[in-house]
Amino acid sequence: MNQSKEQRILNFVLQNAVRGDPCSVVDTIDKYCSQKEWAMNVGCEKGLILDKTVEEIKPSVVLELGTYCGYSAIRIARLLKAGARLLTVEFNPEFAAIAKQMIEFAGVQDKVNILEGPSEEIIPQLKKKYEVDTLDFVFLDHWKDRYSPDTILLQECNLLRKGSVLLADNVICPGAPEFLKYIRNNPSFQCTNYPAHLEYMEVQDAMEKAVFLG
Ligand SMILES: Cn1cnc(CNC(=O)c2cc(-c3ccc(F)cc3)cc(O)c2O)c1
Ligand SMILES: [Mg+2]
Repeated sequence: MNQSKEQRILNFVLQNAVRGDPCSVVDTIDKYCSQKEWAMNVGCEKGLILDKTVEEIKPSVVLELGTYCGYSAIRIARLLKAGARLLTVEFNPEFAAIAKQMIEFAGVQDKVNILEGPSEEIIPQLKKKYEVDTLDFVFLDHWKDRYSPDTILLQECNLLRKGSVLLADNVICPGAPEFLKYIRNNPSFQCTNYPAHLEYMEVQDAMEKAVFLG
């Protein structure tokens, strides 16, 4: 049975990156995906926007929607302070299995909890099952048509507090028009757009930051 692209990316990391060094894992994934096979990691240009957002907030509790191979989970986890934690949700079991190995190889597994399943099922469980009070930072990178319903669900579940920050990938490509319409017309959010490029491509993309005003 021939390997998946995600398995090939993991194998390249296991053979070329430095175990326990999250930056080398991130750089090695970027090397593979820019030179050999494109994949939907947030990438280095948008990854820097993600890094700056995390460094600014210094979050204690982070939710990521859309783990994929674990690239952005490793980017986020490497910047978290002692005791801070990242909960990352992945619907696809194959992706979750790859991400688990990638995160362990990078040595950030103590800060990361991969939650397998649909976001609409997991979000309502965060308070009771995963002992979350409120979320300091949410990175949206899953199905683009889930961005706005899940943002509404986060509010309904009382998971956002005054100052919680959402950062959404791909608001231009593939695009999240419904999310942009919802969030930019909602007086409870202060929005900022960060133009960038689609990972590994010279195609326009952007990230949208939205601060919850309570
Ligand atoms: C299968 N699956 C599991 N999770 C997801 C959610 N992520 C995306 O869909 C996603 C897609 C693209 C993209 C794909 C094709 C193309 F031509 C241009 C862009 C880029 C991204 O950064 C993404 O996050 C999809
Ligand atoms: Mg993305």
